[in-house]
Amino acid sequence: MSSIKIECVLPENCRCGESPVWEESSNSLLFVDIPAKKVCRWNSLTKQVQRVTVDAPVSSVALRQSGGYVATVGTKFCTLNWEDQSVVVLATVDKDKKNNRFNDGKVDPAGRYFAGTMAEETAPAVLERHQGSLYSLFPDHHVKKYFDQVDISNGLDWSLDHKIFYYIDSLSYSVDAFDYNLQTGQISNRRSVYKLEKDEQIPDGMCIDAEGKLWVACYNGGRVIRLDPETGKRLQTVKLPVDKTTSCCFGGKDYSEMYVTCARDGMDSESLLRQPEAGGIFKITGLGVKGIAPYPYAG
Ligand SMILES: O=C(O)[C@H](O)[C@@H](O)[C@H](O)[C@H](O)CO
Ligand SMILES: [Zn+2]
Repeated sequence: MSSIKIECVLPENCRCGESPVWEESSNSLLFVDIPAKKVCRWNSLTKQVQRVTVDAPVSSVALRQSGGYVATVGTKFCTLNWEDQSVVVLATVDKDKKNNRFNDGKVDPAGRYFAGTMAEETAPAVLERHQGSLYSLFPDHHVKKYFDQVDISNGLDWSLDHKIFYYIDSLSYSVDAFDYNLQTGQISNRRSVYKLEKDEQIPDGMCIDAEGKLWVACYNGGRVIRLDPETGKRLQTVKLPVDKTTSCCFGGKDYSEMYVTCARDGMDSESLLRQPEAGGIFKITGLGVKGIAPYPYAG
């Protein structure tokens, strides 16, 4: 019987922490603070954090096979060189939608960088609807658009056999699945695999574990939930001491730890007093299940 432990390992006070990614080579957790326009790298051994500020909201970060990182900044897919803090634009989307920005993104098992867009929020989850689209950046830097009419493009991951793509449009309150063709990057046959219950609130970031089960961070729900996408059942709920949990990933030794990001924006002063760790980085140990390594962008 494993005993679950939850601790805030970094009191970063993120306005909206997102996109946690484990970098094995540096024993570090990468993440972003979207409205603060920051990409952060926390070294789990030294406990030191480095930050790079960019010129627009940065909504996701991912590893790059050839070194450095890629990130979604505003409506641009970019490379990020950590040493000199330089950002190079690879592609721009939603050129006709000036109020849009990218939101969550992740690299597929073939090295394509998937990310979706949304209209900028006036308050958390308050925005012009149906403005977003889902895209991927291929290793040759061309962009494929999958569909539009997205409200808040959010969590994404792939099944362990790479035949299913899981996706969350937050305001649908659903975790969806598509058939996935890894060779071509095509998706088809959209269906819902889980509908959130009322107290689970808004589905946000997501990751898969080494048993093929999905972990979803529930924004305003203060929890991560483990789902079986085959049966559509919730298997486990892990509550955190903060309400605005935004995303999760596995990391640490053998990917046996889970890291969770969260937000402070949208909290009133009373809730901030009750939840002083809001915006911090949380580590969950003792889950008894491991994750898998993130895929690096191949371009
Ligand atoms: O991090 C994100 O995915 C969005 O950018 C955030 O603003 C919130 O999480 C969202 O409002 C909740 O649905
Ligand atoms: Zn999100």
